[in-house]
Parts: sequence; C-alpha cells; structure tokens
Amino acid sequence: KGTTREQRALKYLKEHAREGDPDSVLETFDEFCRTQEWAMNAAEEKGDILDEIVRELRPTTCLELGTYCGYSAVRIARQLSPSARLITVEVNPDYAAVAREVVKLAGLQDKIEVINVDSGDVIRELKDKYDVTKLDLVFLDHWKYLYIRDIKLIEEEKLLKKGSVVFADNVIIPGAPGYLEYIRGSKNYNSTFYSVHFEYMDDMKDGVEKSVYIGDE
Ligand SMILES: Cn1cnc(CNC(=O)c2cc(-c3ccc(F)cc3)cc(O)c2O)c1
Ligand SMILES: [Mg+2]
Repeated sequence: KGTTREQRALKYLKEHAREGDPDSVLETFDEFCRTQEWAMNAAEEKGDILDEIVRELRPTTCLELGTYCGYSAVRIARQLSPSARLITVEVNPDYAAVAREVVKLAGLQDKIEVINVDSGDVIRELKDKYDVTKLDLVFLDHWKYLYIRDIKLIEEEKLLKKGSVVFADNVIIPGAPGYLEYIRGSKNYNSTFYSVHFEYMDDMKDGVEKSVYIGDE
C-alpha cells in the first residue's frame, strides 16, 4: 500500500481526533492501536505512571529520548505548565516527521520541540544550543541498548539536580539489562520498578523503572 504504519496512524488521527485536543489525540491513537494496528506507544499502565510522575513533579524542562510518533510527548506536554517545555529526540527522520504532525494536531507545538538527531550528539549540545540548564524529567524510550550510554552522558553534562526523575520504558521487554544494573547500583539514584502490561497487550508483562536523582548537583 506504499504507506508506513506510522503514516496510517497519522491519517487515522487526522480523520478521527479533535484538533487542538491532546486528550482526544491520545484516546484516538489508543483506539487505532487497539482496533487497527499495534504501535510502540508508552500507553495504558505505562502512560498512567508517566501522567502521575508529571503531575507530582511539575517539571519545567523535560527531555524524551525516542519520540517515535509523539504519543508520549503529547502525554507529557498536555500536563506541563505554560512556561514548561519538552525536548524530544528521534533519530529516525520518518518518525520525527510524523511526530511533528501529531504534536501540531494536538496543538502542543509551543511546548514540544522535536529534534531529528542522534541522542548521543544532542545531549552534549543541550546547554549551549538548546538553552537547557537542568533537566527535571528524562524519559528513556529509544533504542534500549542506548539507555546506559545516554544516562552517563546526561550525568557527565551535569544536567540532573536533586529530585530530577529518570523514567525508563521497556526494562523487561525488549529489556535494558545494562541500564537496570547501572542505575540500581548507583548511589546517586533511588529507583523503583513497576510491573506493567506491555502496551495494548493484556497478556504480556513489561516493566518501567522510575529513578530519582539524589546525587551531587
Ligand atoms: C525502530 N525504533 C524506533 N525507536 C525505537 C525504540 N523503541 C523500541 O525499540 C521499543 C520496542 C518495543 C517492542 C517492539 C516489538 C516487540 F516484539 C517487543 C517490544 C516496545 C517499546 O515500547 C519500544 O519503545 C525502535
Ligand atoms: Mg517503549
């Protein structure tokens, strides 16, 4: 059919979601994934935990690694205060293009910046090029073997402060063993594991890990 799954999802959203309404975009995307085609959104139980973290933390500067189609970017940004913002990084240009459309459809383009680069490059530029001083929330949802590389880069750049939260998806499926070992073994974090269902699959279990930074600034 010449279209990709991501393009079909975007078409469905444009046809069925209420423009400018983030909740409608998310509900419609969940409907698409439940009735038409599965997609790797941090949805349902994972999204509920993400919602709770954002509500409690009230972050002003958020970083997401692994935008995909923008589902979790919209989920995070819909709860951000007026001056708060989310920088979301996607290495795949086709995904980034779809994500920008989804963000626009949700009316959140003033809160979300989608950057189409490799996360390893952009983390070093956040301070100088993206005017970031500290990150209040980091959401890891990109290639699972890169979680450990990128959290170390974030620490090296001194981008975390006491209370910053690092939230990681898929620590069971596909799994991020190196990352889990590192973050749980580090004295700079208090980590909590949540056993959750895999997105849109009631008979599969995954896990997410919430780590609060308590180390030196
Ligand atoms: C292509 N690509 C662009 N970004 C990424 C990073 N995300 C993932 O890899 C990812 C993968 C899965 C998953 C898919 C199939 C399967 F059978 C089991 C697990 C679930 C997720 O929630 C993910 O975040 C991959
Ligand atoms: Mg994921």
